[in-house]
Amino acid sequence: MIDFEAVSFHYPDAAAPALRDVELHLPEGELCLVAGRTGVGKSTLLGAVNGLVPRFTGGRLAGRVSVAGQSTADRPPQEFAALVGVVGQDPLAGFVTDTVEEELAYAMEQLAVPPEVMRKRVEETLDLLGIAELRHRALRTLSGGQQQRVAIGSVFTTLPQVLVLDEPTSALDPTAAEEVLAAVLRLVHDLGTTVLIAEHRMERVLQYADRLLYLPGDGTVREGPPQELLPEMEVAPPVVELGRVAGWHPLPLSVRDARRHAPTLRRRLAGQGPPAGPAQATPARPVALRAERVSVAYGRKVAVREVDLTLRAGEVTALMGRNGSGKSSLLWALQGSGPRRAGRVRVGEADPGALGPEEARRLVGLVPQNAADLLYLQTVAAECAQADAESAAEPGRCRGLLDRMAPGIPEAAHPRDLSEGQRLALVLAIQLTATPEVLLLDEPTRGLDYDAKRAFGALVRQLADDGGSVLVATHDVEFVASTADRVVVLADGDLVADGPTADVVCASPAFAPQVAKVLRPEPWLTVDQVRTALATREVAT
Ligand SMILES: Nc1ncnc2c1ncn2[C@@H]1O[C@H](COP(=O)(O)OP(=O)(O)OP(=O)(O)O)[C@@H](O)[C@H]1O
Ligand SMILES: Nc1ncnc2c1ncn2[C@@H]1O[C@H](COP(=O)(O)OP(=O)(O)OP(=O)(O)O)[C@@H](O)[C@H]1O
Repeated sequence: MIDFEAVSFHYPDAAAPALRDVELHLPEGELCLVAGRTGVGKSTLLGAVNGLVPRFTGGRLAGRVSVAGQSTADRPPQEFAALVGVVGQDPLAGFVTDTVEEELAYAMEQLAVPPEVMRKRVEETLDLLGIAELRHRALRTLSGGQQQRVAIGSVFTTLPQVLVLDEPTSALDPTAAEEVLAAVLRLVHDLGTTVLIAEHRMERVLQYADRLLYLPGDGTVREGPPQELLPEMEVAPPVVELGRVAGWHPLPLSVRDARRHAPTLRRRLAGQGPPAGPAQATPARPVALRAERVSVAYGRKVAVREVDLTLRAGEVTALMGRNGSGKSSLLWALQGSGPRRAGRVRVGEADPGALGPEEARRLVGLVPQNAADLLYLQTVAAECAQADAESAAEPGRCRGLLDRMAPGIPEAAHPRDLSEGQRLALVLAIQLTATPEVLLLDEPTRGLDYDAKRAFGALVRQLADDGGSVLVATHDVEFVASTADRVVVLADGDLVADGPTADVVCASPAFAPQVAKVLRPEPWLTVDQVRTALATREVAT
C-alpha cells in the first residue's frame, strides 16, 4: 500500500538530511506506530506519504514514494485525498470550514460523494467519535480535545485506504484517546485501511500496533514487529521500561502483559511499599494564589462553576479532567486575561486581571495550548536573547534551559521551521526563564519525547523548589505521575477531586499511570520508584 524506495530528503539549507535512504513496504490493513525522539523526522516521514513533503515544504526529495502503486511525485496531494486521509499536529490549522457539521462534510464534497451518502456518514462519524452534541458549534469555540476529535472525524468520512495521523491523541483525555483508537482499529480490521500514527505517548498506542517504524535520529527508519525493535529503542512506554527493570522476556507491550508478572514482582518488592508522597498537610507553605468561587461562562454555557482553589509555593499541581471540562477556561481566568464571570483571584494582594501586562507577567505566566503563538522573532537565538533580557537573567540562561529539553537546535533556526516538540521546548524555556511566582501550563507535553518530558518535569520541580507554584492542565497521566505533588480534577466545570497525586490517580480507571495499573492495589506511580525499591532490596540482601 505504501512504498518508499531509496528515499532521502533535505530541507532547504539543512546541514543533514531529515530522511536518509529510507526503504519501506507497508501492506494494507496494518496499524504502524512511528516512534522516535523529538525532531527526528516523524512528521517529515508522514508528510512524504501524501506528497506534502516536498511539495509544500520545499527541499530536495530523492527516490520514489508511492501509495497504492501511484507515485506521489506525479500527482498533487489533492488528487490523493480519496486515497490518503491526513490529520496534522495542529487541528485548528487544518480546518477549512466554520462549523463541525460543515467540516465533517467538506472532504466528501470535494470527492463528489452523493448527498444521501454524505448525510449518513456525517451521522455515523458524529456518533463514532462522540461529538454529536457539538454538531452545530463553531470550530474555533471548541476545546482543544474537541477540535482534535473533529479533525480526525473529518478524514474518517471519506473512508481512505491510507490514514496518516500525526500525534492524534495529544489533546485527548485518556478515555477519549481509547475511543478514537478503537475507531481507528475498526478501519484497520474491517476495511483494511493502512494507518500510520506518530505518537509520543506510546503507552496509548503500542499495544495495538502491528508494526513499529523507529527513527533513531540519523534520518534512517528501522521497521519491524514491536518485540523485535523495542530492545534497541531509546523511547519506550512505562510498561516496557518496567519490563527492562524487572528483567522480563519478552518485554510487555501492554498493562495486561505486565500484570502476568505482577505477583513475582510484588514478591521481589516484598515489605516495600511505594515511597510516601509529599507530606499531606503542608499548611506551613505560603499561599501563592487563591481563587474563590471563580466562574467562567460563554453565553449560556457555564464552563467553570464556582471553583475554589488554593495554590501554594513549592507545589506542582496537575489539573485534570475530560475534554471540555473547563481546564483551559479556568487557567485563563486565573491568569486574568480570560473571561471571568464571577469570583475573586489573588496573587499576594493583587488581582492579576487588574494589572498591566508587564506586572502581571512577573506574577503569573501562562503557556497556552497553541504555544507557538508566543513566538514572533526570526531566530531561536533572538527569542532566547529577548527572554534573558526581559527577565534580567544572565545571558545564556534561556538557551541552557532549552538544551536540557531539546538539545542541538541551531541558533539561526527560524522558530517556524522547528519540529512541534522543539518549538514547545523553546516556549517552555522562555517562560521558565522569567521564573514567575505562579506558572500556569496548558497541556505542555505535546510533542515531547520521554527524555524531554523528564527534563521538563525536573525544571518544573526546580521552579517549585525555588519557591514558585505550578499548575499544569494535562491529559498526560505519566507526566502527572512523575511530576505532580497534587491533582485537582474538573468535571463539567465543577471541581470534583483535590488531593495528593497517588490518592487521586491510582484508583481511577482513566487517570492511573501504567505502573499503578500493573501493581494495584498498591499505589506505585512510576518505574523510577520500582527501580529504586528493587535496588535498595538488592543492597539489603
Ligand atoms: N521547514 C523546515 N525547514 C528546515 N528544517 C525543518 C523544517 N521542518 C522541520 N525541520 C527540521 O527537521 C527535523 C525533523 O522535523 P519533524 O517535524 O519531522 O520532527 P518530528 O520527529 O516530527 O518531531 P516532533 O516529535 O517534535 O513532532 C527537525 O530537526 C526540524 O527542526
Ligand atoms: N467561546 C466559546 N463559546 C462557547 N463555548 C465555549 C467557548 N470556549 C469554550 N467553550 C466550551 O467550554 C467548555 C470548556 O472548554 P475548555 O477549553 O475550558 O475545556 P478543557 O477542559 O480545557 O478541554 P480540553 O481538554 O479539550 O482542552 C467546552 O465544552 C467548550 O466547548
